[in-house]
This record gives sequence, C-alpha cells and structure tokens, in this order.
Amino acid sequence: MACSIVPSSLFFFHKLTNSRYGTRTFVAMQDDCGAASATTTEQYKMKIPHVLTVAGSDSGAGAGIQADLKACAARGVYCSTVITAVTAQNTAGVQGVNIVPEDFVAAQLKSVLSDMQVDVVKTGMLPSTDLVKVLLQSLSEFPVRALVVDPVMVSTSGDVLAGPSTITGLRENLLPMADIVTPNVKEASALLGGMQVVTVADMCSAAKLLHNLGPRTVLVKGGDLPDSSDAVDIFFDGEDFHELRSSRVNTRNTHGTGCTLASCIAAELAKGSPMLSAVKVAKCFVETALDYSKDIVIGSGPQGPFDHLLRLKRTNKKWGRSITDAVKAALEGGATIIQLREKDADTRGFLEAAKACLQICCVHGVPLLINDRIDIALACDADGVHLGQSDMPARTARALLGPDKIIGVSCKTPEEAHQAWIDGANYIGCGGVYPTNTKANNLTVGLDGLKTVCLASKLPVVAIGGIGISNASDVMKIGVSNLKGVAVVSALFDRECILPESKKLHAVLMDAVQRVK
Ligand SMILES: Nc1ncnc2c1ncn2[C@@H]1O[C@H](COP(=O)(O)OP(=O)(O)OP(=O)(O)O)[C@@H](O)[C@H]1O
Ligand SMILES: Cc1ncc(CO)c(N)n1
Ligand SMILES: [Mg+2]
Repeated sequence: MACSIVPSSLFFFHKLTNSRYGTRTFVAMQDDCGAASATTTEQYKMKIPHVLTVAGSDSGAGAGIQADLKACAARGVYCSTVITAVTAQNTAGVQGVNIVPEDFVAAQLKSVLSDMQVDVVKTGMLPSTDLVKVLLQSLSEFPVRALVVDPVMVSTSGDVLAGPSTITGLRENLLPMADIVTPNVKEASALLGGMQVVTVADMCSAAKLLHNLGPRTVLVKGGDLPDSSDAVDIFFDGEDFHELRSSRVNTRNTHGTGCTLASCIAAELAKGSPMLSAVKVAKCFVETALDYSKDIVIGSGPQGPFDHLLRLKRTNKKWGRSITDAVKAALEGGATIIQLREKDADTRGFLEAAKACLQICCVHGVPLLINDRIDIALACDADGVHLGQSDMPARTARALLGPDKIIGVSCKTPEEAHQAWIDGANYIGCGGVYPTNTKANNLTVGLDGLKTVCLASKLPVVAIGGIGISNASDVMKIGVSNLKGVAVVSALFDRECILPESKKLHAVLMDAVQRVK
C-alpha cells in the first residue's frame, strides 16, 4: 500500500445526511494532511509570500544562502538571495572566505528590492559594518514588512565569519531596526561585550539586555548550551519571556540549524503569522528535520548538514504503521469522519488504500471522504469528497456524485463560503486557524478569519489548521453556532500512539460542545 496517503480526521458535531448512514450526527475527526487545505489559486495569482535573504554562500550547502533557499522552499515561500560573501566550507570547517564588494551587494539589493515584492528580509553573514549601512540604505529606499537578523559571527567549527569590527554595525545600526534578532549563546555573549551566557538564566538576562539595544523581539538560541539535554531557546518580546524547549536530537548533522531557523521565522512572517507563532513553527521544523536526518552521512567532518526537504520524502515509515491501522486507531478514539488525501501515491495505490479504509469506516459507521479525487470517491463508493479552492468546483462535483454524497469545501473568505453554499456543499472547512507544519504554504486566517467565515455562511463549518488537544476548546469557544467541529492531522497522525490522542481530543471536544450548548 502506498504510504504517501495521509488520512485526516474530523470531529464534527453536525447532522449530515448520506445514503449509507441516513441522517446522523457525526463526531468527526479529519486527518489533515488531506482534507481541507487552502491556498487558493486566486491568492497565488495575487501574491506568493517572499523572503529575501542577505547572507553568505556555503559551498557545503548546509548553512548560509543554501540553507535559506531550502528552508523557504520547504515552507512554501519564495526566496530571493543577495550574496554578501562566498565561503569555501565543508563538514570539517571553513577553508576560505571571499567577501563580495559592497557596491555589488548594493547592486544585488537594488535588483531584487526594486523589482520584486519582498515581504520579509532575513540577514545572515554580514562581513562588514559598511555592508550593514548599505543594507539599511536599501531598506530605507524599499521598506519591507519585517526584518529578521541572524547575527552570524562564528561557525560551530569555530571559524570567524564576521569579525569583531562588524559587532558595532550590528549593535548600533542593525539591531534597532530588527523585528527579531536570533543570536546563539556565543553571539549573544559577543554582542554584549563578552558577558557569560552558559545557563538558561544567563540566556534570559542576555535576551533582556539585547532587547535594550532596540530590536522588537529577541530569541537567544541554546543549541550550543553546554550540559543541556533539551534544546532550549529563550524568546523575549520586551514584556514576557517564553522558554521554548524541545528534546535535543542526538545527531552530528546540525550544521545550518541557525540559518534554517531564522529563514523559517522569516517565511512564517511572510505568510502573515505573528512573531511567537512564527518562532514556534520554525523551531518545530528544525527539530523535525534534524530528527528525520539524524542518521544521514554527508562528508567526513564533525558537523554534517541535514535534509530540509524531508516533506517531499516523508512517509508513514516515521511511525512504522499502515494507513489502515492509523485510521482504525483514530476511529476507536472517537473520530467521526475520515478524509483521505493522496500526496504523491499512484492512483491504483490510492484506490486500494481508500477501499481498505472504507471497510474500516463502515465497521464504525463513519463516513470516508476523499480529498479532491472524485474518480477515486466514485470508484470505491466513498461517502463524499473534500474540495480545495483549486480542485473541481463543488457544483460540478455534485453533478457527478449525485445528491446523496457529502461534499466539503475549504474556504478562507465569506465569498468562497457563499459560493460553496450556492454550489451545494454540505459543509465548509475553514483554516488554517493556527500556523501548521502539515501544509507548508497554507495562509493562517486565525480565529478572527474563522469567525468571519462562520458568520457569513449558513453551512456548518469545521475548523482546520494547527488544531490539537491544547487549543481545540479555544477554537470551539469563539461562540458561533455553525462552528461544528475541528479537523486534525498532525495532532493524531504525527503522534506515536494515535488512540490515546484521539480519545483525549474527543473528550476535549465533547466538553467544549457541551459548554457551547
Ligand atoms: N541537536 C538539536 N536538537 C534539537 N534542536 C536543536 C539541536 N541543535 C540546535 N537545535 C535548535 O536549532 C536552532 C538553532 O540553534 P543553534 O544554537 O544551533 O544556532 P546556531 O549556532 O546559530 O546554528 P548554526 O550556526 O549551526 O547555523 C535552535 O532552535 C536550537 O534549539
Ligand atoms: C555562509 C555561512 N553563513 C552562516 C553560517 C552559520 O552556520 C555558516 N556556517 N556559513
Ligand atoms: Mg548561527
């Protein structure tokens, strides 16, 4: 069975009628990779989020410009590049640095900024104070929405990438303009005149002192914190500290984590995320990529690169289970609708998986929806389809499927919701409510966007995107009567044990629904 098929589960508290089960309330759960996704063609026509990275080239391609390009690609964001230096680098260290003349950096900046609509600028290696000034001059001419400053100074191998003379430029000129600055512990120490930064408490003090230099927010990264079994980063927004903690992946392949993190933050900001959400998504992406790449071998030096494009290859091998086992566990936990989405499986494999899942769904009296593929839904006699804005129009799908099948449509706006109603959809999927790693290029609509769509429609709505046990009740609490449930993917299917997670989510939602009543 093809393993690139992703189930999603809906917890849906609404009466839907269909030929197999009649009218009944489904407590549904939608596994997400599949279901309701949502960047519309129209949005693509209007604008693709765009990050410009101003950084050095790493010939080994683990860090620098190359990491930035891969990170943005993995997050579904366009990335343009202004190269400040060319380094000869591999897994053993830095063998040479060739700095690009300032006037040619200025020329690159002008070419990109004057022509392309850049949303966010991310900086990495800036090898001179004059270069910082060139950058700031360009940004005053062509302002952008946000500036992410990764104050690259020394590589993990100990080689100097930007000498002490640049510290003044960073401190005095660049940091005051930054929306976020992301030093590692050594860089935080250097920016603060050699202050000791070796504990989490030191990181908090450093974050506060760095904030005094003018950036809107600070993230002190603890990847290199001595004696820490966790990877701890400290985020400070001028008022509150947030300790962001993940387990430390045991691997040599950590070259470029800092560049990747900063680029992911920039990518999420370009999509419209608030700063703290952007940082959390970025940290989660780095951790997932490190974990996926922990055993790959590239180069013979002490620090290898990791694989940013894991999503193109990731299969359910991560959790070592079949799609039918995953669906079964979700249903036993209380999911009320299953949706299947084919990522890059062949049609025959997808059909086989759909048939197998349908059998399990029938045992539980739960509908199976197929994402996008009307032909697969017809071929296996699934209970319906879920359609994105760039899939077949719901009206055409209805004509093909007949009146009894369930049709869900992903909508981000009142206009799309209205069209779904006219076209004969049974429900709307609305999201991404929160930033999500499941769909890299999905725009976040937030709780406000969700509410707007709910209020604009008569159809029942299921909320999608970054929803899990911790925030499902917040979503249901928005207090709109046609919000009938949530759809989840990662919260169940990217967990080691699906059944307990599904039970917990079901309990949280039952509780939330009782309260709303
Ligand atoms: N082994 C690891 N497991 C999990 N997360 C890690 C690990 N190493 C680093 N990180 C995370 O990666 C991000 C980058 O932190 P780090 O301190 O490594 O930056 P950096 O030193 O600037 O990286 P580099 O210079 O190698 O690009 C942080 O969020 C950190 O917590
Ligand atoms: C070009 C470049 N930028 C940044 C880093 C930091 O990891 C590196 N090693 N090389
Ligand atoms: Mg770094």
